[in-house]
Amino acid sequence: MTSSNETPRVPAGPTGAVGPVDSSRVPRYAGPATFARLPRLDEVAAADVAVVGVPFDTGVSYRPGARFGGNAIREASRLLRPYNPAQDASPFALAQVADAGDIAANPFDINEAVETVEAAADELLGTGARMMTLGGDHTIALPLLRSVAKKHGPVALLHFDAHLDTWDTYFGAAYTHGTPFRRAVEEGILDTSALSHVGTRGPLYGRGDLTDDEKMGFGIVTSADVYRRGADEVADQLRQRIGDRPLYISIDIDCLDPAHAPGTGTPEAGGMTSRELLEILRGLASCNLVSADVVEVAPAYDHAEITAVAASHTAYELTTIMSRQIAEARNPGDE
Ligand SMILES: N=C(N)NCCCC(=O)O
Ligand SMILES: [Zn+2]
Ligand SMILES: [Zn+2]
Repeated sequence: MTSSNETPRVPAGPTGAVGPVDSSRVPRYAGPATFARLPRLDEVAAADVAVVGVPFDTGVSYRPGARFGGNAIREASRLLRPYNPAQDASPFALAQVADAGDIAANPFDINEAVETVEAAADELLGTGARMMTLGGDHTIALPLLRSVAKKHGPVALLHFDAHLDTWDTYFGAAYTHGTPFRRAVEEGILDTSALSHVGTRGPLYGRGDLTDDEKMGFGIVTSADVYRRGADEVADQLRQRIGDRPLYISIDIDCLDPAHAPGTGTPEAGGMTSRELLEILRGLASCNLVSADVVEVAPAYDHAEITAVAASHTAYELTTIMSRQIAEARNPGDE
């Protein structure tokens, strides 16, 4: 494995996409980690889906450490395999998926970091790629959404999280991990007829948090709703609300119960299982998913890579949805 030309990779398939390193020939724990052992962006002509890290956690209100989340997800993703039976698709053969590395955001200046993330996202989206972003704390959803809205107009948002993240300010700061979606609504970059939180739970500052959130246009599917109604019914309801609008999915890994995702900064008891999350996502496979993020993985609090494994599978399902749609757009009817 001395140069990319010699690296044995999973066979390309009809699209010619450069695939992941072949784990039957190169042990999956060998070599530097990219997401799912995919090629780096500079090893391919162009990417349809760019997996990009944002090692930034200056926006957190409690435990820090999500700056290490992206690389923890990459490490855990070594075990992903090229065929996704749950969606009957080989995501890395249907489209060119590549690891675009990390965005170098300033850890000492949140405003500058937000600008840097937006500019880097503009550049990636400008190449025609969809973004699968690995956080980082939830602050980064704002610049990512700004960039996506420049391309698609105001987008539908599905926000999986224990928290609302529509609070106003923390210590007077407007850009934090608890405020990205209020800012996004204020900026007019979300389609307020199709906004949903999923997995919400836990104590709030006051009832006003909920009334403010509702005024912004959000619907809420609580973690208890998911448990009571089941993943399929929840996915059906969300799909109907989203319709064919361009959709952004933002997944705070703390939507999962701390038993399924202990490695995160603001854990709340009573969360969804990783099975429920993955099943809801599979139920959204027909939505027009333009980009997505998985954020708030803080490996210092993780055990046995529980959180990073859950996050890697979450990103895999999202990537599969995007790859299938790219393939379908290229060759309507077959796949
Ligand atoms: N986005 C995440 N993970 N957490 C927001 C929690 C904000 C708070 O401490 O109230
Ligand atoms: Zn959260
Ligand atoms: Zn969040």
